[in-house]
Amino acid sequence: MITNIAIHGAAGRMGRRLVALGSVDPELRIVAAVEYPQHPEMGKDAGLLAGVNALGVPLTGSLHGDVQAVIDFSVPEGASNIIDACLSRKVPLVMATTGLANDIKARLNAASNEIPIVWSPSMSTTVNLAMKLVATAGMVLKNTSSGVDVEIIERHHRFKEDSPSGTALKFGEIVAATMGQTEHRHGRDGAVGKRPLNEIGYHAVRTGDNPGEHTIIFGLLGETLEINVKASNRDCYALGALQAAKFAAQQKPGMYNMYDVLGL
Ligand SMILES: NC(=O)C1=CN([C@@H]2O[C@H](COP(=O)(O)OP(=O)(O)OC[C@H]3O[C@@H](n4cnc5c(N)ncnc54)[C@H](OP(=O)(O)O)[C@@H]3O)[C@@H](O)[C@H]2O)C=CC1
Ligand SMILES: O=C(O)C1=N[C@H](C(=O)O)C[C@H](O)C1
Repeated sequence: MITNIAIHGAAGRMGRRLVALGSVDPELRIVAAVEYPQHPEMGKDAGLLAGVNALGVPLTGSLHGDVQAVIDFSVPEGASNIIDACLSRKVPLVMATTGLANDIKARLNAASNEIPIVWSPSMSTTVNLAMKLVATAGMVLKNTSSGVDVEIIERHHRFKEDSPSGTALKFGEIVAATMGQTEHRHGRDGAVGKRPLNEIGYHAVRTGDNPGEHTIIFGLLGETLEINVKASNRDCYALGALQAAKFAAQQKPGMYNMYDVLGL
């Protein structure tokens, strides 16, 4: 069975990998490559932009064609626009863009009453497995008598515009839900005093072309557990998103995540 997909943010770092990898997936047909109308590459062949053969799919400024799922890797403003476009056309959406404000998150949740949405800050299989491992670690360690200090370090390329990563925030949500911390502390500076036990610390490293790395540290007295997951390129996210698009195209309206797609 072939799923017709549209890629929103198609000329971006992720968009180009989605086009390249989607174009060689026999179960997918890229029918639209979408960017904001003023994009400097508007009209160019999406395959050539992605560094593969011409696909005969020009970069366009709006969603069009017989689309069965849309994948969004853009920016928060773009995510907001594509939610409306998918709602009006009743097309399933894979939402990968991070840094969304609460109002957009609320609209995404509301839209899932009308269309299937797969929403995840990371489409990577190993990152979602690491999320499960972190939840297990939290369950086992939450009653440790000496207390457990949890800190999350994320590392990304210099071009990333939001901080901390959506994935780091999700890891923090999982830890807090599992272990009960109430304070989320982003960095430390000055005479901050002794570390309270009810904090989760976040630290964002921005260097070079790092495609994404997360380390979740569980610090006890006398021992430490670290769960680390790192990408060596962006294909793990693109392949996960393409799998999510095939999944979304087959679902009833509702909110889904990568656990649902991967069967975790
Ligand atoms: N869930 C996941 O697995 C992953 C999520 N991400 C997230 O995906 C997003 C994109 O990442 P990345 O590809 O590296 O970023 P890029 O900046 O390379 O790509 C974003 C694309 O969106 C375009 N854009 C800018 N403004 C708009 C707009 N208003 N409407 C539509 N498109 C617009 C950009 O154009 P221009 O360059 O001209 O600004 C660019 O082509 C980020 O939020 C990132 O955190 C990234 C990797 C994995
Ligand atoms: O901007 C990126 O590159 C990435 N962003 C996502 C996030 O913010 O969690 C996912 C991945 O880490 C790469």
